[in-house]
Amino acid sequence: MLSGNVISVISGKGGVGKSTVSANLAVSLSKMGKEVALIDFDIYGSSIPSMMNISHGPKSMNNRIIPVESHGVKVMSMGFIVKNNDPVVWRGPMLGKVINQFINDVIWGDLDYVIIDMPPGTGDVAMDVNRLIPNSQQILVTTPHPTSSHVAERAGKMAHNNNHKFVGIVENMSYFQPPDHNQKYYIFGKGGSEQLASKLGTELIARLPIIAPNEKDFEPSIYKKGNLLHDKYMELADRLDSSIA
Ligand SMILES: Nc1ncnc2c1ncn2[C@@H]1O[C@H](COP(=O)(O)OP(=O)(O)OP(=O)(O)O)[C@@H](O)[C@H]1O
Repeated sequence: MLSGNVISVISGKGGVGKSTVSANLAVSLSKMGKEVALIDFDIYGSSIPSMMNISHGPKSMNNRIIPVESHGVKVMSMGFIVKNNDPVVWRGPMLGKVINQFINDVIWGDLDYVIIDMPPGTGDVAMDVNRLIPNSQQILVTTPHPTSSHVAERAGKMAHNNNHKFVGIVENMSYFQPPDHNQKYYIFGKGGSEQLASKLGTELIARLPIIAPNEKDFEPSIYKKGNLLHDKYMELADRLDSSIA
């Protein structure tokens, strides 16, 4: 059974950084000494195993599953089930079975936080996951681009309709600031996320810059100490922990 605060990370569109936010938030909470699980239900583009540098699936013991541990975080992913990147047509009952298995048949131990990487958008799968995991609090990830925040509004409204509580909005790829420069460039525009937050009755809780990946890094999606995004994710984790605790 899952214990702890369940935080679902949702987005209107794919590609806005939902999985990156989920993974880094989970790692930052773990660095704060919290017991954290990261569950990847993004069946369309499961990227958590590669982001977390996991190359093998989970082991089992007495018919129960032992989650894979990476960066101090216990991980379960749809990517462990879907082999060779094969496309899968997910139907409600099948999805329900997997969600049920991830929640009830995994040896999670005592947890402080469960971060869920949701499928993007408001399609059937997102709706099913929302329904099957009630009582989760939601973080909505968007970019400042008007198309992204417009579509994000729909996903946000769906969460509201399902009675999920909002933790807030994370604006990703907010701006680019060249190293050693003070000037910030708002490549995708500015202000859309504040408007979205007020429309949804929530707050903008983080504004994350665009940072080019370090090509020499083995795990380019998990930001290490010394990277501005590392500090931004630690601030986000701290803010989340104080608002929820
Ligand atoms: N702040 C950022 N700066 C630079 N690159 C970023 C940033 N955030 C995310 N990215 C990159 O953008 C790409 C998309 O990110 P990610 O996979 O997290 O998006 P997603 O919303 O989960 O997409 P999908 O739902 O399609 O899986 C990745 O290559 C990721 O490394």
